Amino acid sequence: MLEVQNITVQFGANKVLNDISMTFEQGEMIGLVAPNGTGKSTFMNVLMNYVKPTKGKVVFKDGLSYSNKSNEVKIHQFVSMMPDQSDLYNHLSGREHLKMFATMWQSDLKLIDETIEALNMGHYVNKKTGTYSLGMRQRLCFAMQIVTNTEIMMMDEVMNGLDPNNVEIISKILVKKKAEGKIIIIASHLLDNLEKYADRIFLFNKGKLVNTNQVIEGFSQAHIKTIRVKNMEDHTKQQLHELFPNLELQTLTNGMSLIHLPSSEASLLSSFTSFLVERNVVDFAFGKVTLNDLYSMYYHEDRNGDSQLKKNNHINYEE
Ligand SMILES: Nc1ncnc2c1ncn2[C@@H]1O[C@H](COP(=O)(O)OP(=O)(O)OP(=O)(O)O)[C@@H](O)[C@H]1O
Repeated sequence: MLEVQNITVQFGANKVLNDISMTFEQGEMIGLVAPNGTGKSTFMNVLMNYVKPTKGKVVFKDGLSYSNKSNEVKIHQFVSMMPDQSDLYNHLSGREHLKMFATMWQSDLKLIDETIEALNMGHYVNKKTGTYSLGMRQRLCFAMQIVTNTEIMMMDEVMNGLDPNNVEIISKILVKKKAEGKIIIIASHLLDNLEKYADRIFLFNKGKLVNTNQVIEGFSQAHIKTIRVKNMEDHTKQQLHELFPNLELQTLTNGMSLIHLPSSEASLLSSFTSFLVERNVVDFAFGKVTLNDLYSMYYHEDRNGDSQLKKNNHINYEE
């Protein structure tokens, strides 16, 4: 169990985290999603005590908190943060890094070979890390955290620089760790992947963490019907609105239009499909709102390229 109690972090006038309270349970994978510079790393740094909160505290099992150095030592025996590529020693091999981490956390040394095999690192793990590619270094950093075998694992952009096969391999390992009862907290911009594997996903909004289910009621449930149409012309949207005034239409920054179809309007489906096809709009699909859609709905870029929170971003599916 991990409980965040009223955490506020302020850097000068910048309130990055604003009175956040939440609990994470064993066997949960938590996704943190937000544009750059919104507080994901700060949040994890507070959980590690690398950043001291302006207010609030983090409570771990047995009521342990970072109230003194000796508690911090105890907590860091079961909480770890994935190392950064810049933490690697170029003159040491991958295996030496893994031995170092497994020894520091006094975990089972058998985990080293198991992890090397699971991540297909056998052909390079005995070479010095100075010779590794970006993806090889990233896999090693992930492997280093896995061999710590800690109960709580935090990862900032774990999938950075990995090809799709390695993203899947790492995801499967995370699922296994989750099944072992670990709490896994991941900050990531790989939204499809997060959506597939995370149990709960939070978006950062003005220093708060907002559950995706609060943004769209029932987001994580598959029954919501949405029609996703690519590049619909404005005049088609206008006609659509006139013919089907009860359908809610949203256009996202990525050019995708989402048409939300409440169950009460399900009978409209075939006439609506004909409407699109008659206008030569054939690039559409039925499905649910994806995390990518939700991200585009929730944040938009301002003129300086900074992501801002959108106004009126709450969709209510209540029928
Ligand atoms: N030590 C610090 N002193 C002052 N401001 C800081 C400090 N650390 C972070 N910040 C500010 O806090 C905000 C959040 O930064 P943080 O690194 O947590 O963002 P992030 O969401 O992890 O971003 P990214 O996706 O780019 O990694 C930024 O505005 C950043 O400038």
